[in-house]
Amino acid sequence: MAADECKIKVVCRVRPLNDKEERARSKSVVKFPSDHDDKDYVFDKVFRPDATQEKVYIEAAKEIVEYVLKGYNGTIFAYGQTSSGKTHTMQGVLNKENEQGIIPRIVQDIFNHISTFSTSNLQFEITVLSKTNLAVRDDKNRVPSVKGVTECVVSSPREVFKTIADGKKNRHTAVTNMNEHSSRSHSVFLINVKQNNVETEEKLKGQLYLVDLAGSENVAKTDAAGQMLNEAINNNLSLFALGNVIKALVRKTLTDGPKPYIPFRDSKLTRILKESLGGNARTIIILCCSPASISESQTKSTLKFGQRVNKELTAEEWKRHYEKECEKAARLEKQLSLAEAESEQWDKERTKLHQQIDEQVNRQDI
Ligand SMILES: Nc1ncnc2c1ncn2[C@@H]1O[C@H](COP(=O)(O)OP(=O)(O)OP(=O)(O)O)[C@@H](O)[C@H]1O
Repeated sequence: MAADECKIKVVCRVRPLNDKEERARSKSVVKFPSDHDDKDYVFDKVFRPDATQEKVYIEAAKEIVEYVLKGYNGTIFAYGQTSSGKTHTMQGVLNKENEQGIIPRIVQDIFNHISTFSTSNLQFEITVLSKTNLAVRDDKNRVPSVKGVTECVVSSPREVFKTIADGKKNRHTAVTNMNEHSSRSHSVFLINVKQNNVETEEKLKGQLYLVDLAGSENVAKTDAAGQMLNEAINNNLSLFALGNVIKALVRKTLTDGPKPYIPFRDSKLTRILKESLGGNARTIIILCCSPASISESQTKSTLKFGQRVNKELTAEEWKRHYEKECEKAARLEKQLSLAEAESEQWDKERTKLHQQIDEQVNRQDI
């Protein structure tokens, strides 16, 4: 599937109905997108409402930890309308083990790794940054950075959780008709893992962005006005820019010919995430959905966002990609048979040499 090839994975999590929705339950709830159901939506994984936080972490996100510890970059996004479970998925309840979301579990895994592998020769440094209202500026080297926060060095999961709590203090909350607790801005958590092997002088740096995106709801549906409306529009624009960047990345990895332009500069969000989206970076998109019938159009729009990433390639492009892979396989096979022929030749030479040595030794014996 496209997502695997270009290191972008798209999973979908459907949250349970809440009490209010349960009471107002109308004729039907939104049909779940199912695993490997190519008639509707196809994703790498679909989590039903009974999926535990642990299951979602293990099956959707855990693999990225290993990647970051090898010195690569990664990003995990939670995308969906307000109240669809983005914060629950990314953060959950920090101080309740069962209810912890992806961020605390990743942090715990990283610190577990450090306590197992850290030695006097292998040193680790973990820095984190947590921010809810994104403001980006370029530093003097034109590297974009998040304004108003500094990365801090942390030495335990507890210290990380404190940083998250501090980052939340300036969270900008607006009231809309959709959800009175809706957080109207993107929330970014960055964790940097630096490793220094004093003996071999090998240095590794992996950077992981964990992004709880602002609600993707339709501006028209929120009845927001004034500053809130501007924010909703800005959020929608940055989500649109994010979708375009991801689509361009998928095309870039899989298509021949001129590489498409990646519009990283189109939004603050994509400028910040540039290093963690392109190149060798791994990306996981978690589509958060509500099963309530009242949310049907928003849920469909969320699924379509994910589907755009997966279905980016046309049939013709898939065919070209398939042919390219076949050519690659044929090339590798040819290289392999050449190597085998060469190795056979060397075997013959060696046997000949051994025979000559034996003959010489025999002659000397005589
Ligand atoms: N999988 C789930 N299991 C149980 N409760 C959930 C689940 N997903 C979400 N909830 C609950 O639903 C409510 C809304 O979820 P959450 O705050 O995570 O939504 P959100 O998408 O982050 O919303 P917003 O964009 O407004 O911040 C919360 O009370 C949360 O605990």
